[in-house]
Order: sequence, then C-alpha cells, then structure tokens
Amino acid sequence: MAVQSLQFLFPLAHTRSFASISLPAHHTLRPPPLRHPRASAAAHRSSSDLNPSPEILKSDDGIAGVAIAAAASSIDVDAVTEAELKENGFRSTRRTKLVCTIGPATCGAEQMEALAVGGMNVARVNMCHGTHEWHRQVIRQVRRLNEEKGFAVAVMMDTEGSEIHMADLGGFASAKAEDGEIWTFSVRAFKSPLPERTINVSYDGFAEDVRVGDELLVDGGMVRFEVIQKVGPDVKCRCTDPGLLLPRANLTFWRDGSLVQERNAMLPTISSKDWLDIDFGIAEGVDFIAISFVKSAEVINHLKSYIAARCRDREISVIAKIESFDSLKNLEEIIRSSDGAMVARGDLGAQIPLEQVPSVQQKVVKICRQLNRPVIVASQLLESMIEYPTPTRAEVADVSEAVRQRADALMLSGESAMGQFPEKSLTVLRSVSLRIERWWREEKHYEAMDLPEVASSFSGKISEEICNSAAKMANYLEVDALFVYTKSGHMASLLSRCRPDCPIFAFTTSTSVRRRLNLQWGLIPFRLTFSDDMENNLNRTFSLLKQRGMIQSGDLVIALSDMFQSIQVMNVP
Ligand SMILES: Nc1ncnc2c1ncn2[C@@H]1O[C@H](COP(=O)(O)OP(=O)(O)O)[C@@H](O)[C@H]1O
Ligand SMILES: C=C(OP(=O)(O)O)C(=O)O
Ligand SMILES: [K+]
Ligand SMILES: [Mg+2]
Repeated sequence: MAVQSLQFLFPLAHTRSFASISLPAHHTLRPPPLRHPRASAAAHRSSSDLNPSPEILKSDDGIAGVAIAAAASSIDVDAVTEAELKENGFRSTRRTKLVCTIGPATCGAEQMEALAVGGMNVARVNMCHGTHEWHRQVIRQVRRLNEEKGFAVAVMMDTEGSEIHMADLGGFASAKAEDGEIWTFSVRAFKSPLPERTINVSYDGFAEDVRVGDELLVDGGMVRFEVIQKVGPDVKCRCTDPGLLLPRANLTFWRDGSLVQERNAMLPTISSKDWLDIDFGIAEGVDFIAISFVKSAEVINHLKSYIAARCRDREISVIAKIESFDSLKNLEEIIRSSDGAMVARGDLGAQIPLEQVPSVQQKVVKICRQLNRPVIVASQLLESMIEYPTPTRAEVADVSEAVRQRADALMLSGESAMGQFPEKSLTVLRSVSLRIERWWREEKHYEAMDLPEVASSFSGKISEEICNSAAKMANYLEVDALFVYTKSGHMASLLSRCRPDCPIFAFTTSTSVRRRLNLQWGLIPFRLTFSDDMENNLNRTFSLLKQRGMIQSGDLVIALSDMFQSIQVMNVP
C-alpha cells in the first residue's frame, strides 16, 4: 500500500477473540486531506484518461453517459454512474434507485437506451400485458444494451396473479365510462366486436360471487360502478364514478363498505398462467420475479425453492408485492421470507381505504430496512405525466416523501409503459431524488433508525457489526466512499441498510449479483475479478478506477471485505 495510506486490518473471521477488538479511536486517524472540488479536478483531466475509447451519449435533458464496452475493460461499471462520478464527484451520485416499467412507449431500442442513460436501474415487464414473444424481445434488448453499452440494468418480471381482471377491450386501447351509464360485465364468450358497453371478465365465478348493491372498483377505484341486476352470466352495473377503462384493468368489489374477500382466499397466489410466466422468466434469465397479491410467506418460500432447483448457477431474487389486504396481516413474515418487497400502491389502494396507504407505505419501508430487504415504492408516483410533460406539485411531494423515507427504489408504471413522456418522468424521479439527497447533506440530516440484528450465525453477526461500524466511521470521518468486496453481495446490502452519507462501491465477481445490487440504495455495483489478497485487490481497484478518472490520489476510502471481514481506512495512493 502506498506510504501515505493509513490502514487497519482486522482478520476477524478466524477467531472468536478477535471479534471483541474495538475499532480504532477516531483521534488516531489523520484528518482527511483537503481535496479540490471533484468537478474542477475532473474538468482538468484530459479525455485520453478515459479507457478504452468511450462513446459519449447525450440524452434530451443533457445528462452525459459514457458507454464503454464491458468486454474491453477489466472492471465493469455502470456507464451512467461513471459519467456522474467524473462530472460531479462522489457526493452527487444518486442513492435512490429507479425502476421503469417497459411497455409500448419504451420497448424500442432507442427509447430503452434513453431510459438507461436517464438512470433506469431496473427494467420491469408486467406479465398482465403482452405476449411471451413481446417480453422476450424486451428482455433481450436490455441484455444487449448492457453488453454493448456498458449498462447494468437488471430485469424484473412481475406476475399477473389470480385476481379478477377485465379482458381486452376488443381491440380498443381504452373506453370511456360516463356517469349513470349502464355497462354489462360478463363471463360469456363474445365474438368480436363486443356489444356496446360490454366488458368481459376473466374470472368464471364472477356472476355468482357478486351481489346486487355491491360496488365494483376498476383499477383500484379509478372508475366505479354499482351492481344493479344479475341476468345469468351478465352483471348489469351503473357507472357512479366516470373514467377511462383500460384493457385488463383489475376489478375488486366491495359490500357494505368492506372488500369482498372470500373469493381471494380461494384463488392461488400464483396461478397456472403465472407458473408458465415464471418458467419463461427463468429461461430468459430475469434478475427479479415480483409476485402479485402475496398473502403469506409460504408462497414465497415455495417459489424460492422452485427457482433454486432450476437455476443452480445463479439466483433470481423474489420480490413480494404488498398490495392485498391479506398481506398486511403477515407483513413481517412475508418480508422476511422474500428477497425484497414492493409497496404496490395501485391495488393496495383498492383493498384498504386510500387514506391508510401512506402509513402502510411508511411501515413497509421501515420493516424492509430493519430486516435488510430492498423496498420499491410503486404506482402513481407521477400519474399525471402519462398525459402531461410536468408533474403536479403533489406528485413531486409524494416522490420526495418516498425518497425521504429512504426507500431503495422508486418505480414508474404507466408513465414509462404507455405514457407520452417516459424520459421526462424518469428525469423528474432522478432530479427529485438528487435534490432530497443533497438536502440531507446540506442540513447534515442524520436519521437514526434502530437496526435490529438480522444475522443468525456468529460470522454473520461479525459482518453486521463491521458494516454498522464502517458506516458510522464513514459518516464521522466524512470519507469519500466505502469500498466493499463481496462475492454474494450480502455485505454490500448490510452497508446499504445503514444508509451512509457516502456512496458504496460494491465489487463483486458475478454479473448477476452486480445487476441485482443495482436495486439497492446507495450501491454502485462493479464487476471485478478479485483474489484472496486484499492488498492486491485494493491496488488493482485503485489503479483501474484512477485510470478511468473515477477516483484520485488522496481520496479517503474505507474498504471492507466479506472474505476477511476486515475494515481498512486509507487514502487512495
Ligand atoms: N407489455 C405491455 N403491453 C401493453 N401495455 C402495457 C404493457 N405493460 C404496461 N402496459 C400499459 O401500461 C399501463 C400501466 O402499467 P402497469 O401499472 O404495470 O399495469 P396495470 O395497469 O395493469 O397494473 C397498463 O395498464 C397498460 O395499459
Ligand atoms: C405495482 C402494482 O401492480 P400491477 O401494476 O401489476 O397491478 C400495483 O398494484 O401498484
Ligand atoms: K402485475
Ligand atoms: Mg397490482
């Protein structure tokens, strides 16, 4: 290690007694060296510092991305983050991750690349819509983008679940239901075109289950009907809240002010169609599978063993969607059994009173953080931007609140899938995230959260203590970055859980782990081949990152590794 580096190495892994060594008192450390603002330092670097010949991409809103073919370099790094680091330094990298639903508005190569350049960390495909062929094209497009342009966008497949949906609207993109109109919801098979004001319903038992007087909510209440008459397989309904009906919109019904639930209990969480979609997702190598309408931990455990038996060489993370009344009863257990959760506010708002959704969101975000599971806040974040180029003030406030809660990720649905302004919507998520994150730093805002122990083994406890201490030291010493060398990604996620002030550079040997780390707060995942020799690893990393202009001599770094369970504090030589 270079002369000016200060270094503390604790080989904690091997003996129990080492674990009780206390970390060095802060006064034994040299203060961090004075540094030039990164922006000006970066500006002085010549473009020949960049390695190998980069192709500069420019998106509409002026964000520069540097795309470097992954194969040509010995360290794989997210092209957008690399550009951000070079332009503005460590402090400005975005901590909150962004998920975009891909749909007709964004499935083209150009649009998808624009989303990647705009900061999309995860591309989501919703199996409620489209064919396998369509989804296959999208997933391969993402892979191609990663390979050719140096992105690390992960793919999330979201199952349909077995709730009741409307069918397609006989070829129409939407239909307007007006106040007082009588519509027929039917399980009959019609020849197209459908009769006027008629909607096909996916669930055969619909006409039997529903009663006259029930309230029928389309898409969580975007349109409402009252059931006025049942005629065999046809259910006649009067529109009470007008609005736009979209193909395959979700249906729930309410009786005497409560959600009608019996039917939900009978339907399996993962339908036979979902199992076919899951097989498809496994075959296409998706990184995440999100399960809709999770009711209990069993279904998650079952799916996880199903996946484990089929993909021995790589993992697929299972995300539990919290969107049903039932999931709230078993929240902790569900989150504990899953690899992450989504606050799916669309359907959630149809199953519990709307005014309860914000507190449930806050609760899920908190439990996920405590149990060390990534959490996504989803649905209607920027709903008005499906049609308009600027968000409402209320939407900006909602996005800010999710960022302020330190959720791992924010998600776009219709805004990116079929809206008119997908890239602008992403820009709003990005700039609102950055603004709140900067505000924390300006205000020196620390929010202490009790982080209960999550490890079950002694070695796991050591890792956890090391991460908690390293994050504390990083804040106290105002270090530039935390470096973590981790094969499984676990130690990176433990660091992320602490939500430290500085970014976390997570080095992992696997491309699949790297993509999955891309969902977690504050992590900048790199793929790097490394050995058991930490000194060698660090020197190689420093030299590679320096060559690429991402760090410079004098930067203060805390490095951890899950091979040695070590902490080192040093200046980049
Ligand atoms: N693969 C797709 N093909 C066509 N339309 C899609 C697709 N994915 C999403 N959409 C459109 O975007 C809207 C919002 O997406 P999302 O919120 O994921 O679905 P949903 O509204 O079914 O919950 C959908 O209602 C649908 O109109
Ligand atoms: C994200 C959600 O699920 P989907 O879009 O699949 O209905 C939701 O209901 O908020
Ligand atoms: K879905
Ligand atoms: Mg849903």
